[in-house]
Amino acid sequence: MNDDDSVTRARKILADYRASIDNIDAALIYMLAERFRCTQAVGVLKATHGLPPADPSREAEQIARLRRLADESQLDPDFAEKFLNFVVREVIRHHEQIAADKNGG
Ligand SMILES: C=C(O[C@@H]1C=C(C(=O)O)C=C[C@H]1O)C(=O)O
Repeated sequence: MNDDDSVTRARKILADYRASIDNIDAALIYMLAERFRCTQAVGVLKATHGLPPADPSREAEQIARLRRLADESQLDPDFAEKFLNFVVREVIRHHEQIAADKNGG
């Protein structure tokens, strides 16, 4: 196989991987949207009943579980924890905003 053929093959393999990456990214966006739909409802429930926006003991359980799942699936557990913390921080910010709006801003 000459160099041109091997580059053509490599480009085809790259395009196939990128098609999968694009599908996975789309799935992540849909899953995140669904998760935020749930957490928005949780925020309203908490604000209505005077419950605190954050729940550190629940978060500790989630981190332990996701670190275990990451380990089992060959994903870096530190990355899994950072990702969850990133998402949860945003959720808590939404919950604080919902509670503030409910109490007159
Ligand atoms: C969604 C909740 O509120 C917060 C956000 C969490 C999350 O995004 O998973 C977890 C715990 C809370 O700090 C909850 O209490 O379940």
